[in-house]
Order: sequence, then structure tokens, then C-alpha cells
Amino acid sequence: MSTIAPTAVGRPGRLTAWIVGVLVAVSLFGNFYVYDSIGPVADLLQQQRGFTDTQVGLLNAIYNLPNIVLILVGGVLVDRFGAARMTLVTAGLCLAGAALTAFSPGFTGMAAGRLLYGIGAETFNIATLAAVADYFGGRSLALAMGAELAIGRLGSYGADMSPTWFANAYAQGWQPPLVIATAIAATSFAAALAYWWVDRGPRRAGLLPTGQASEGFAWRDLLHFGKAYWYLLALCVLWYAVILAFRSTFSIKYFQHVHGLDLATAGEMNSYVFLAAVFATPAFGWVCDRVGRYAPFLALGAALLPVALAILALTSWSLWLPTVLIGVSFSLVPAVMWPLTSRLVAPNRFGTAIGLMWVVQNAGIGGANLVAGWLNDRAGASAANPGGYDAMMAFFGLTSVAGLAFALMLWLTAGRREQEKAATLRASA
Ligand SMILES: NCCCC[C@H](N)C(=O)NCC(=O)O
Repeated sequence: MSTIAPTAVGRPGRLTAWIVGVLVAVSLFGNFYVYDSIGPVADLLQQQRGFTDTQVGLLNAIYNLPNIVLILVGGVLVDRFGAARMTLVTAGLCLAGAALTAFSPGFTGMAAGRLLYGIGAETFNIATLAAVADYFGGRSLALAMGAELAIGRLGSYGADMSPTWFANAYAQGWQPPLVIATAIAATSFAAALAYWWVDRGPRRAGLLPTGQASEGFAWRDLLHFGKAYWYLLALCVLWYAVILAFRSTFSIKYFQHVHGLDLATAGEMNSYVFLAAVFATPAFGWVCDRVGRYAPFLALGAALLPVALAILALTSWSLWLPTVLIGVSFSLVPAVMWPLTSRLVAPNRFGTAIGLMWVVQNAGIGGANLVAGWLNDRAGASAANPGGYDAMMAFFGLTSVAGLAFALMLWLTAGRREQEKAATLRASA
């Protein structure tokens, strides 16, 4: 296992690190807002533009499809050209995509906009994680990554709450809310530009990992990632496939049809998962940094998901309990997964490592959406036939149990090394 220290001697100052942290967080907020901006206008798009459900669904699915291939290239580019340059370029692509989506007269133009946004957004996400690893590697890394993700989640929460916050815009129709999303994407781009500018100093001074080391990249390098990395990749695919396909696509409908909630209450119940993550993700990151252990927390977070799904599917207990459990899982797993990844691979392979994880993750999320939808359609799931959702819940439940199995295997490999490291640190303190 490699360490997370930069390859150069010395490191950027603490103030510079926090300035970069704030700029990256602002940029991430805008990016997550745009990602979640379609859901709130879906009904308006159907009423005012006559879009079908398939077309609305495609506006989001088109995000995952190109990344099954492109994200690996994106990860390599981050390693080759550095986090700051790639954050800037991809934030520009996202801004162009958001504008095309908002100002296109027809469905094809909107879909092209979402495609462009998707191409930029996943590589942008890798570049922002790499930025935090560059500046916070070795000091409060999990806390810093957790805080970044938390601000991102605030963007998702903001998009869910936008019909309340920007009620006037929504009263005018589908377009003004998407123009607001474009303005927020422009803020994200401006923050990325400022980060690129600040980054030039430390990078020129050789205080950050440089792209040179990754020039010799070869496909077989991937085979040199240790066993723990591959367990982490499997967990990433299985856990995100369940959490994103269920929570982003089917949970609101499921709450309505199976648990009898109205649309507003079901949506609110869903948004609490984001809200919880805003506070809990950095808190869990801080705990991991303090304790110096990652794998056990990851296993705990992975275990909560099948438990929550079982409670939802098999009991009529209050929805608050599974919502809290999913909220903790949604906060804990990402808070631990990305810092742990940066500990499992060399710094100049971080972008590549994340890129590979997200290639498979995008395929998993897309695939889980398709399988769950097909299972529901096949069983005729509806408010009149709530039992039709059983197959989908069994599918999500089994997938999350498989994710837990990989988290436990990871604990058995990486966890043992972590324990030895923590004991050595305690002894030398
Ligand atoms: N912004 C929503 C989708 C992000 C997907 C991305 N590949 C990812 O996993 N980001 C980390 C996270 O926990 O959201």
C-alpha cells in the first residue's frame, strides 16, 4: 500500500489548502445542483412540452451512458494534466451542457446538453477529489473530502428544495428553473477558474504530484492495484447501484405506492437523506481521521443499507427508522470510501483508480435502474398492486448484501494493515 504524501518535498501551506478547499466546494455545490435539476421540472416538461416519462428518464440516464467508457479516460487525464486544469476544463463543459439544456427548443438539444454535462461532470468529480487529495493528503483528508461531499450534497438538497426557494421561477414554467441551474453552473465555473489560478503557485513550486509520473501509464498498471482496491471497487459498484437507483429513481414512488405517502411527503422524506449527509459526512470523516481506521466504518455503512431495505420491505414500522439508516449509510460510506481509495493507490494513480471505479459504477447504476424498472413493469407494480415492488426490493436487498460481503473482505485485508499502522502510531506518540 502506498502512502498519500505528495511526491515532491514539502507541501502547500494550510491557508492555501483551505482556500482551495472552499473554491472546490463552491464548484461542487453548483455541479450537484445541476445534476439534480431535472427532477423538479419533470412534471412541467410533461405538461408544457409533452415529454414522455421515457424522455424525462433519458435526460438523466444519458449522464451515465458515456461515462461507462469516458470516465477512465477522464481519470487518466486528471493524473496527466493535474486536478486544477481538469477541474477548469470539465466545469466549462458542464456549464455549456447546462446552458444547452436550458435554452434548447427541442428534446434532442436538451438531451445533447445533458450528455455534454454528463461527459464533463464525472471527470469533474474525479478532479475535485484529486484536488482535495493534493492539498489535504496526510492531514485531515477524510474530514476534508467529507466536507467537500457535504457541500455537494447541499447542492442536491438545494435542487430538491428549489420549487420552494424559487417559487416564482417555477410559476413561469420549465425554463426559468433551468436558467437558474445554468447561472449556478456559471458560479461553479468561476470557482474552478479561481482554484486553477491559486493552484499555479504550489504546482510550479513542485509541492504537488506532477503529471510526469503518470506518463508511463499502461493498462497493466491496473493489475498492480492490490486486492483491497478491487474489493473496494466491487463495494463501490454494488452500494452506489442500490443507493442511487433506489433513492434517486424509485424510492419516492415506492413510498407513495407501498407506504401510502402523498407526493410532497414522500419527496420530503427522501430529501432528509441528503440533509443528513450534509452534516454527517464530514463528521464521519473527522471520526475516521481521529481513529485512523477506515475499513470497519465502511463495513458498518455497508451493513446499514440491507437492514434499512429489509425494514422497508418486510415491516410496517415507521419510515423514519429506515430513512435514518439510509441517511447514515449515505453519509458514512462516501466519507470513508474516497479517502481510503487514496490510501490504497499511489498519488499519481489516484485519478486512474477512481476513474476505473466510476466506469463500473456508472454501468452498475444504469444497469440497476433498468433491472429495477423491468422488475416493476413485469410484476405490474402500482398503488393498486404494492406487492409488485417485492421483486425490486429483493433485487436491491441481495445486491446490497453482496456489497456488504465485499466490505467485510476489505476489512479482512486492508483493515488488518490499518490496525497495525494505528498501533505503531500510538506506540510512537
Ligand atoms: N453527483 C451525483 C452523482 C455522482 C456520481 C459520482 N461518480 C460519485 O460517486 N460521486 C461521489 C458521491 O458520493 O457522490
